Amino acid sequence: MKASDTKAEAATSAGRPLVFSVRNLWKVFGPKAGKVPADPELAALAPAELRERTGCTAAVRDVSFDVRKGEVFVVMGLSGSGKSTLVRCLTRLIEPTSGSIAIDGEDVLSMDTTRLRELRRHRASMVFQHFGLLPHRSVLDNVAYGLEIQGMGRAARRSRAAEVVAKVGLEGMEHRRPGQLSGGQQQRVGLARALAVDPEVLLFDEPFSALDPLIRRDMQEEVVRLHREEGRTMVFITHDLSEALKLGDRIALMRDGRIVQLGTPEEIVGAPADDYVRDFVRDVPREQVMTVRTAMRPADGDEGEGGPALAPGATVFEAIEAVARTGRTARVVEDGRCLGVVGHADLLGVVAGTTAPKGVAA
Ligand SMILES: Nc1ncnc2c1ncn2[C@@H]1O[C@H](COP(=O)(O)OP(=O)(O)OP(=O)(O)O)[C@@H](O)[C@H]1O
Repeated sequence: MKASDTKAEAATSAGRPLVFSVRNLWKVFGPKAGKVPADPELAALAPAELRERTGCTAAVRDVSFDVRKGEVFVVMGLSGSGKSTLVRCLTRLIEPTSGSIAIDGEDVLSMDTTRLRELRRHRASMVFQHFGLLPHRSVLDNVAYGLEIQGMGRAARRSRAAEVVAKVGLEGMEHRRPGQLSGGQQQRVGLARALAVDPEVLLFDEPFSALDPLIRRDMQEEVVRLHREEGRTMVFITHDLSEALKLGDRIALMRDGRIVQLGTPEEIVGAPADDYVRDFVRDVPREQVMTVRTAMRPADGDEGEGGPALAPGATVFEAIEAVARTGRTARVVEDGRCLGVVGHADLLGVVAGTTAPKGVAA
């Protein structure tokens, strides 16, 4: 199965159970922070005005969203938009000012210390940008560390760690120290350590931003592969649009603490919610993100018969290639059924921006 198929499938899976459910979440830093969300006048102030009047910064402002089981949920935005604060609030590494957070229906804000520790150790593991590896321990022992904290016996945790080390492509390096590894390899150890505890959800805080572009691409592919193989729920912070588009089933685009748009990559690129988002996605090659599900139209008579067949999640780029190669209108086929067709004009409409994702005006 291709990554685009997985994405299309996840994008239409609104009925999946929820892992995180966040409502009206605020995190305000500064004096008398609690007053800001409670006072409609203060809550409505622009960031600079709020700082001037109260000395407070609203890092997260009235944010609501759900993370569904099995999806890659990306939190994207420029530096200072509130991404890290938001994701740290999910497991209360940062204490929210107001609002509600539930994991599998359980209220996170009323968890006691023991339950919170369990949440962070077993259910929602974080992969940090700076790896957080223990320099004097081997790769294997670094990966086993989370299991050690959980109280798993030495033999069992080393065997589990070896399994995960192999899964992230570090076989043969088990006995090296972190200092003997490249940046990309160290990040793999960080990833393996988070995976070893078999968490329900993996939280990534800009894990690849310190890596050079080629290694970064490698790691992105690793995440796509792991997600495809395991279907694990992931929340992924990035300030990099192409990373967000590549990895995300859905993307929450943040600005000044608010989510300005939440949607699939195709919705964000094809139907930006406002001028800010439009400007953000202006240079994205639409044909790489938009799918034939958006481009297709009903077949006219026997149109498309004998033409190439594409899955609904295939990109417009793949369709252009197929149509150009065969010189025929392509069929969009799912479970043996023809959903529609795409020809030159339909594909050009998407590239030119005159065709928006279904259900949204262009
Ligand atoms: N402990 C703190 N005290 C006061 N203000 C803070 C604190 N932590 C974060 N902020 C402010 O909250 C806002 C959001 O910060 P946050 O780190 O969440 O943004 P970010 O989108 O993750 O940025 P980056 O991509 O640079 O990490 C910023 O204005 C930041 O200065």
